[in-house]
Amino acid sequence: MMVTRPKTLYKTPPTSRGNSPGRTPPAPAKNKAPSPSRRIGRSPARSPLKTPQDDKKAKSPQTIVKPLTRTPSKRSLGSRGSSPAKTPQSRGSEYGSIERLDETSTNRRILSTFKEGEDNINVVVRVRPLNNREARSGDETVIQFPGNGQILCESGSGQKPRQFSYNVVFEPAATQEDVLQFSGVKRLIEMSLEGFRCTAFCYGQTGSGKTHTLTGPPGLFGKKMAPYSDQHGLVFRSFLYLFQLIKERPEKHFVLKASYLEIYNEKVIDLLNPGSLRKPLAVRWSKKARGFFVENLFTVDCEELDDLLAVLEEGMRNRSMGSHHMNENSSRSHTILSVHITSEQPAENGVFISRSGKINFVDLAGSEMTKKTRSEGKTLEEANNINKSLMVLGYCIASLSDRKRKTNHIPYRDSKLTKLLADSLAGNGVTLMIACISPARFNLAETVNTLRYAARAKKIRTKPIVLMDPREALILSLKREVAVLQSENEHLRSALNGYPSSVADQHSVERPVIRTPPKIDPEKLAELEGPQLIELVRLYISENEALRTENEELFTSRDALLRDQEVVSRENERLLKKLEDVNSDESRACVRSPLINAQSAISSDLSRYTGDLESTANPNIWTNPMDEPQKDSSHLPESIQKELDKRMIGENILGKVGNHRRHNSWDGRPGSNNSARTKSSGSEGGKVTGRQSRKEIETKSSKPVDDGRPRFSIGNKEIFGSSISIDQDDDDLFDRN
Ligand SMILES: Nc1ncnc2c1ncn2[C@@H]1O[C@H](COP(=O)(O)OP(=O)(O)OP(=O)(O)O)[C@@H](O)[C@H]1O
Repeated sequence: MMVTRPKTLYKTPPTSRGNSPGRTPPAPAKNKAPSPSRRIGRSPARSPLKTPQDDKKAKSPQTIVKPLTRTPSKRSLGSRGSSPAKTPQSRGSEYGSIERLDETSTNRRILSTFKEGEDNINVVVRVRPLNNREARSGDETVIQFPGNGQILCESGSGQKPRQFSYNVVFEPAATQEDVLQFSGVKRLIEMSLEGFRCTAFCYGQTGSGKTHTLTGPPGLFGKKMAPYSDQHGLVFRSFLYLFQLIKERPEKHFVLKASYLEIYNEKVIDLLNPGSLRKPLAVRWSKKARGFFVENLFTVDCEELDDLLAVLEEGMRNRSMGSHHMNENSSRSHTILSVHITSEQPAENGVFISRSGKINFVDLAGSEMTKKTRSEGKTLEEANNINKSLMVLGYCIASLSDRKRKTNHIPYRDSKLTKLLADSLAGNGVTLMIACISPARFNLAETVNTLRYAARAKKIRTKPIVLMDPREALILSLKREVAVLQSENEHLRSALNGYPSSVADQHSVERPVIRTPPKIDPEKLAELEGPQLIELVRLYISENEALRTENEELFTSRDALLRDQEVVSRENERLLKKLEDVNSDESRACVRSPLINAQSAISSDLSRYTGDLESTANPNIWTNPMDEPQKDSSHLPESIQKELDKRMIGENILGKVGNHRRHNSWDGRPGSNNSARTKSSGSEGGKVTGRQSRKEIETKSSKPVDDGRPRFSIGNKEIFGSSISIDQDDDDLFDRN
């Protein structure tokens, strides 16, 4: 087995161990039966999960400004279903490739469903401290940190410093944990679990701290590696975070696979399979995935954190390192460590949706000024290849960041690196660039170059999407639409039911019968034959169409009803206005008619009404209507009587809105003959008809009496000494008969 790990390091109880790369040779593992029910990350909490960093509260770096503010992506529903068949240690798969996606492609497996919208590449800058050599030579810092994600870089004698701005800037004092917490890499990990393809890559001149940032200082992965070291880089910490997230989602089923490659002198080498004498692997174009992939790249099943860490160690041990004047431990290759994450989650109505996310960690080799690094021989050849591929990357970044040039040719094919990074740079992924720079004057030219690169990269936009099986995605989207339409229709129907049947009938139309498709067993979805699937989709489409039609009709009905209601309300207001006018005429004649108490239940303007009343009489003086000369209803002007009759216009709606019964304060008053009168008029239980009650109102004067009834008041004012209580049984309040 090529991937090994020191047993002293990440100990896991044997019972919980899975197909760890450190133990199982690839060939037998290949034949191992798939274990769909097995889970990843369910082993007892292991030591690396409890590093001192976890206990230590993440320091708020003085150095960091404007952390990324993106909201974490939405969590999907938890799930557990049939797991995808396992292909341990698979060869010849397209894992390890950077798939290029095409929404228009009719290829299976490729379909976008959830878009995050366009997203700029996030760019953060990490400035390392001056190193010993620089400090010894008395070199000085040419970088300033004005804050707010900005960097000032000296530009030469007497000239104004250049200013650059980024998402986040890490000053030399920032710790490895700070980078995890504030670079935005956590968001990438969360998104990769949701099915997005994410990439974090480090860019910068040689010796600027790329490897330090990603994996830690040299020697960390040697024989005496400290598992709890503060120096662990972003990859180690990201793995911990990844498994922490997996642990928090026990209801979901995740399958993780990892691959690790390097591009050395334009050759792709499998870092997990060095036994093949570093035989270069081919980078090919996949028609199906519409992207480049590495043929025969090893992928390792990672059921536990230990497995991922073992992959990291193995790759670190096998990558090409060299030494030159500027860095004793210089990476001589670009490396790509990829973790493929497949998850299954339930959608509505028992359908399961699987998603395939990925996170790539890319450690680019540093650009070199060979004069400065004093490279020669093998190191010089490496340097030339490194510089060449970085130059192509630079062209691609420049083309992509220039909106005018973006439509033109992007030279991805000019290097293996750009072929494999194509999707991260301009595809459907989410990308984080960590630009590493030295603060020393000695490196000023390279630093300015890196900062320019980084500023350009910030302008590049990608279109993050989640890939799903088109069949699953289609069914899911149809189901969602059906659910939305159903609830909307339900709502409209209940709104319609609130109106009298005559009104509802007036707007109702014949609807087609809606056939609900049969329930699908998620387990069997993949086994369905073509015609069965077509039939299923056809059923969903027809159900969808029928619901749409019904939805439109209901909306039309609702609009018509709203218009009717509007007309009624306007009419009501007009009448109230008339009544107010009449009332003010009568007040002038010192005659107050109790009729002005009448208030339509559908009028929403009671306060205006009372306000007007106040304006017509001194609110501080209560006038007992009993003391005032009474006006018999027969003396009411005919116009008022007509208006009152007209007020019946809202009766249907009134009947539904609240069944308000207006009681006068004398109702039920001891000694009042109201009940007797009611009885004598043939009404039951004190129930009066609209006409009757109006007549009584017309002929009786009101008198404020504390009769124990709840008083209906507006703005702390009772309406003319009347109390209004709600009576369930008052449909005929405005009955004309
Ligand atoms: N932020 C930092 N704090 C402390 N030491 C650092 C920091 N960044 C880098 N160093 C140290 O500087 C040295 C060079 O760093 P590193 O090897 O990571 O650079 P690099 O950019 O990966 O270089 P190359 O491109 O040559 O591989 C290492 O000894 C590393 O530990």
